[in-house]
Amino acid sequence: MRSVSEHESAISELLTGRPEYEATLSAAQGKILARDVIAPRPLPGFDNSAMDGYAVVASDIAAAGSDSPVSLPVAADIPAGRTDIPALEPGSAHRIMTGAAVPDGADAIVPVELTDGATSVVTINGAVASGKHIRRTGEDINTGEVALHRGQVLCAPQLGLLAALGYATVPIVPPMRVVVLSTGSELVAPGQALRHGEIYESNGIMLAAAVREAGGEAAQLRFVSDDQEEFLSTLRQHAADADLIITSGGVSAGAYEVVKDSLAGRGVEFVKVAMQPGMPQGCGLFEGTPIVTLPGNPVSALISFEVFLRPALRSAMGFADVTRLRHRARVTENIRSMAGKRQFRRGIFDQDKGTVELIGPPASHFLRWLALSNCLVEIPEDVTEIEAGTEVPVWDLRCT
Ligand SMILES: Nc1nc2c(c(=O)[nH]1)N[C@H]1C(S)=C(S)[C@@H](COP(=O)(O)OP(=O)(O)OC[C@H]3O[C@@H](n4cnc5c(N)ncnc54)[C@H](O)[C@@H]3O)O[C@H]1N2
Ligand code: MOO
Repeated sequence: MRSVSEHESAISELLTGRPEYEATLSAAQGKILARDVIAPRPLPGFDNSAMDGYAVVASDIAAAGSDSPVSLPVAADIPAGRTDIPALEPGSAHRIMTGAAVPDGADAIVPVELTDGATSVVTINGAVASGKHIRRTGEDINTGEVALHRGQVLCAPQLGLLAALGYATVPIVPPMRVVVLSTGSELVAPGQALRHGEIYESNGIMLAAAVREAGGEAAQLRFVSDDQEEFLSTLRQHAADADLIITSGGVSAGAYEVVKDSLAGRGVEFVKVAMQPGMPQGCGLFEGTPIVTLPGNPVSALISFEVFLRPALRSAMGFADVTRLRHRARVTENIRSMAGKRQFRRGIFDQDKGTVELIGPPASHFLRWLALSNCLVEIPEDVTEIEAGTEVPVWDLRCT
């Protein structure tokens, strides 16, 4: 029997990321930054006004108050965007708008609310300290500082920062192209009529969704029956354009194990992993393309994805955060677990209380409880009993 960590390594060794390329900012949304981005200029790029008002020499209006207004001639008007900024002479003011460059000679901005708003001679009813309402060059980020680190997912704030720094394009790691193929002669597409003995195919959509939630691109193929020729010809059609193939079903010990029977001894290794759910597993190369063959039981398939594939995929795609958020939480009941296997139970994690409540039985066909859970509870191989109130590791499955 192979350990969970041995199988983790076998799968991560199979996956390699795609070459980075330069994408426009809008095409980069949701993608992963391939390299650190250095600020090529400071932000703000120049000292500028934080308020609509008047640029002044603070000492000129030090005595201003509501009972002792100070009047100054307004020598210039500086809207945001003006590039020919006249210097300020002491004893005068420039009307200035938010975002406009502060003129040489000025050391403070008086907000318009402290004045009468006049355009030729302004009356100022309050003093402001030197430096007040001026946004300084580089106080957000200075030239040469790391603006964003590689592995960062580019969402709205990051794209905004890149644009503010003047970047029109950015190096990104393309998502892995993953093909998902379910197998089983009992499978019927949802929406079609079922006969006794048949079931709706549910692993395909579930695994494709999990790939997308992990940041990859997924193509969900039409499932195939337990016919080896059909299975192999479907793989051959799609392998060349995929960075990874994920199959489900047909890997255990029965007579019609289409995946195992077709691929064993041909570059794919089938093993039992010391884990529950998710014991029968396979991985290797199909005509040069990495392939991971998950067990068919729906809970086993998704938990195997969580344990082996999600971290490996995210690592190959360059994500900085590869694993699920992990917490420690107190279990609300006594728990038993089988010796020698790492068990993953479904649970409801309550962050405020710091507790986790197990839901549903351990077996791998209880899909409903997986759908109702928000976390996995990880029970190590050597633990067989856990008392209520003991802290356990919890994997946060909530979509982020
Ligand atoms: N004699 C043994 N039997 C089994 C063993 C074993 O060691 N010895 N292992 C069990 C374990 S553990 C698991 S997990 C399953 C894995 O079996 P397979 O990967 O071969 O999967 P199938 O037999 O094809 O299917 C298992 C189960 O899941 C349903 N299924 C399959 N694909 C889908 C799908 N796409 N959508 C929805 N449901 C699916 C299928 O109908 C079966 O009920 O083997 C145990 N048996
Ligand atoms: O190990 Mo199987 O994956 O429990 O059901």
